[in-house]
Amino acid sequence: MAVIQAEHLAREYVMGKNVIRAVDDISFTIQEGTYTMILGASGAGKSTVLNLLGGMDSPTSGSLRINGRDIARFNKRQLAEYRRNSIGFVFQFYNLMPNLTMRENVELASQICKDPLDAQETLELVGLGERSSNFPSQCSGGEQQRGAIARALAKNPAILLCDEPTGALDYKTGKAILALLYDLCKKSGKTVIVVTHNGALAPTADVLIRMKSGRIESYEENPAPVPVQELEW
Ligand SMILES: Nc1ncnc2c1ncn2[C@@H]1O[C@H](COP(=O)(O)OP(=O)(O)OP(=O)(O)O)[C@@H](O)[C@H]1O
Repeated sequence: MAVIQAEHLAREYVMGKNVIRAVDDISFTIQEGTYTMILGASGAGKSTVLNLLGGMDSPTSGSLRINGRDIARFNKRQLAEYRRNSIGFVFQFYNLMPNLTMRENVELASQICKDPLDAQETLELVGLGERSSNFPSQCSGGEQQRGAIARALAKNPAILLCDEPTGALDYKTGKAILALLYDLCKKSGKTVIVVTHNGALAPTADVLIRMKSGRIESYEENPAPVPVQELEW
């Protein structure tokens, strides 16, 4: 089943007399449970696409159907509800609350949505069960990112959006985080979308969308993705 259907999606920004087409008339479909990678150089429009998918921004034109509902037509209240219940977000810099423990950070997210998962169980799922009483400052970068993934997952969202999730991590830890995301995608059946500028990761995705200057340069489906742990770059 198609969970995401974008048709002629565009997002323009007006900067004085200039119009920047950050996303320039793109169409694509993503099936439920796929691990999709959006690849492109800086300024290609990756974050703008992610922000549109996450309901944090609205397109200038086009449609964006998520499970059949066109979120491009949503008003502010509908978008807020969509962000709350349907989307989990993982950022480059974790964005955990420093004065809350890992478990409290996860609970904070799960408390605001309709159908959350148990916080402790979710922490265990990402390999952080032993760290649930620690504050973020007492955890490594990789552990903090696991905490952020648990926080996103505990909302039990349909789609997990990850913006450069390994950007602040060392090579080995970054690989482990990507392996975890792939594993969660396959085990939970969640649709996972990872944005990156690292072309070496291309063989690891079920679906690879290459972006350039706001457009889709290529869309490739890979029936046999390579486990990230087997790749070297
Ligand atoms: N709020 C905004 N106002 C004006 N221009 C913007 C805005 N957001 C993005 N842009 C422009 O749109 C284009 C695409 O930006 P975007 O952040 O989506 O690219 P990106 O591929 O995610 O880049 P990066 O890898 O550097 O994050 C860029 O030219 C950027 O300057």
